[in-house]
Amino acid sequence: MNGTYAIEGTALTRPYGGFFAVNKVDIAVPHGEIRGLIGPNGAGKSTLIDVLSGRAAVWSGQVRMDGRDIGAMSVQERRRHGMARSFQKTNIFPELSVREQLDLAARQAEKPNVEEVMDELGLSGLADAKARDIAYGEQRRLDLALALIGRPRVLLLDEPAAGLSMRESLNLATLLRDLAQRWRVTVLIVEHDMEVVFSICDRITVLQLGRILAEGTPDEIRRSADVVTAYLGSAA
Ligand SMILES: Nc1ncnc2c1ncn2[C@@H]1O[C@H](COP(=O)(O)OP(=O)(O)OP(=O)(O)O)[C@@H](O)[C@H]1O
Repeated sequence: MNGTYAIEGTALTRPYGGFFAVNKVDIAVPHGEIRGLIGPNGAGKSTLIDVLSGRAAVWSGQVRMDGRDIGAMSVQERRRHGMARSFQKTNIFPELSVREQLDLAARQAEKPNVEEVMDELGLSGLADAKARDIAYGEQRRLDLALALIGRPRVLLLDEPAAGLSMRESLNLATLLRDLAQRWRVTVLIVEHDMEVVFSICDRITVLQLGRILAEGTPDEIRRSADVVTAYLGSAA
């Protein structure tokens, strides 16, 4: 895999109506890296995740995993190929138990690691509880658990900490960092919580109006005048 990236997008472009939600974006995440994707509302972060995951068709550009062009693969094929994603809003069935939802996700997985995932995410004690009856923070962990079924090699996360308290967010971030290292998962994470982003990401890409504004280590991003003006303000 020398010289290849776990996930790579080249000149990705996706218009909606008369404007480009993602405009000639190049992004390349090396194996094992946790990459943050930040930027103002409407910058194109979710659209970029949609395009990489196959949920939205690309208008032009290429998507590669481990150097292989996966642009023609469906969402399901990408999943079987080792790519998983989570969504901004929780994506769970309220009437199913925690274990039932994970079993459902595991039906198509080559490695149906339901017990392992419940254990890793602290959900084992809630296995038989209906999703609607567990706390919101637990529902978000279930969202992450669903994405981790099958031990994906590339994980695309869209605001996994949205709606969590500061403590819950940091707990989730630590859990994610630890798991990503042990399982050697490459992670691209969209997140508005800068505490989370700066604490777990190796590098950060900043999007603005569908284009890349900056990319660098957390320290470089924190110091970038352009990024501070466009997005961070006093948040960093
Ligand atoms: N399905 C769609 N149809 C039409 N426009 C869309 C669609 N999805 C996204 N857009 C538009 O594309 C632009 C980028 O949206 P996107 O959700 O990717 O931004 P974002 O950076 O994820 O924003 P946020 O931080 O608010 O989630 C926005 O102007 C949005 O309204």
